[in-house]
Amino acid sequence: MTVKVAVAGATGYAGGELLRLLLTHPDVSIGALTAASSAGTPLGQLQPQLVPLADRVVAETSAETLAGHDVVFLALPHGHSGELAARLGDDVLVVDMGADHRLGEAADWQRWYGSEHSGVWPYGLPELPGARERLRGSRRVAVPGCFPTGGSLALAPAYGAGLAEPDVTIVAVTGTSGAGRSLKPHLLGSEVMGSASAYGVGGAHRHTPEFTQNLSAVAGRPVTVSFTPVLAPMPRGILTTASAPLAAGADAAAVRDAYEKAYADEPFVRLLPEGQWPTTAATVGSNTVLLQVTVDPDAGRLVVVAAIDNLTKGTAGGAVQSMNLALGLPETTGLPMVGVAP
Ligand SMILES: NC(=O)C1=CN([C@@H]2O[C@H](COP(=O)(O)OP(=O)(O)OC[C@H]3O[C@@H](n4cnc5c(N)ncnc54)[C@H](OP(=O)(O)O)[C@@H]3O)[C@@H](O)[C@H]2O)C=CC1
Ligand SMILES: CC(=O)N[C@@H](CCC(=O)OP(=O)(O)O)C(=O)O
Repeated sequence: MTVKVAVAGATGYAGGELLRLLLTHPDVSIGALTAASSAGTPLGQLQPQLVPLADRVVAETSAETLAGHDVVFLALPHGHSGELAARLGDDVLVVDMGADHRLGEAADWQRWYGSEHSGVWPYGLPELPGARERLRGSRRVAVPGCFPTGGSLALAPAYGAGLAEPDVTIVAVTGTSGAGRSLKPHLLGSEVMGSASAYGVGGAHRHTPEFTQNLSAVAGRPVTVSFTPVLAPMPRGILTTASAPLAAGADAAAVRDAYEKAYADEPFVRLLPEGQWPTTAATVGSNTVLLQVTVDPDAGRLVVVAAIDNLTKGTAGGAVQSMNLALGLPETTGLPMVGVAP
């Protein structure tokens, strides 16, 4: 089977990583490549790493340019997917890499994004309980935010097994590509190099409701999440440290057992041998999540560290994984499990 795929937002970081993966996917042919201000430019000027597509000219993003494809990926800024997707037809697989269709509650969307809610689609994190089944055969997919990918996978086994209290702290160190490639003063090289800085502190980051939604669904009761992102001078990667109080009666052996069982058959989640800790460098360009879990006995807390590449498992790789499921292809098709190191 060959599916014809269009990418809206082809000139951005997420679109570029997506095209890198799609170029080696055996069941994909690449059709329209669209953007906004870069329309009319050869893709090679903006994405020189995508050599086979260098001469393709970027088109304007519209329902018309995206028509006639089996799959349409929307790697656009928040708020641009809903109206476009509504004009693409129910038979087309639409994979939204933006935030528009991640949140189930319209009130959450309005509070955190400040516009009208476009509705909720099956959530593209197959490793969460029940998600894989909802993605199979679906014609709409909401790809998770990069932080909720690492943080949700870090804690889902603990909540699935009832081993933690519903009071989570997450600190996640991120590379700069998470912010996209458009000019932002706080991301100038001289601001970022040689420094790490927290932002969105005090429950102010818009991924908070996504964490809460995911973990509450797994726990079967409300989970509160205090989330702090930290910007670090590296282009790619997210290192998430998540912790929560241990539930009464839970111990290190039960925790280890729950994580081993939850991820034993997951192709893209590797629970490291005890004592080995994840690094972002080992995930660069790979769809793999590297994970380690332990118990802090004095604090009575579960502590989990997870590393991902924000552009691969954190967006484009997760999008391709979900596309594979939706189309009935083997889930791992076209997805690297091997990082680039050093
Ligand atoms: N970067 C990351 O790690 C992650 C990103 N995402 C999400 O993916 C989406 C894309 O992010 P990212 O690639 O980082 O962002 P970039 O800023 O790097 O790219 C944005 C893309 O969207 C295009 N675009 C901008 N405005 C419009 C518009 N009005 N109509 C059509 N196209 C437009 C841009 O085209 P042009 O070149 O013409 O400006 C560009 O191709 C966002 O929703 C982001 O939140 C999700 C998870 C992780
Ligand atoms: C470094 C940095 O700025 N990261 C972005 C992550 C955005 C992302 O990846 O997710 P969305 O699709 O929800 O935008 C941020 O904190 O907003």
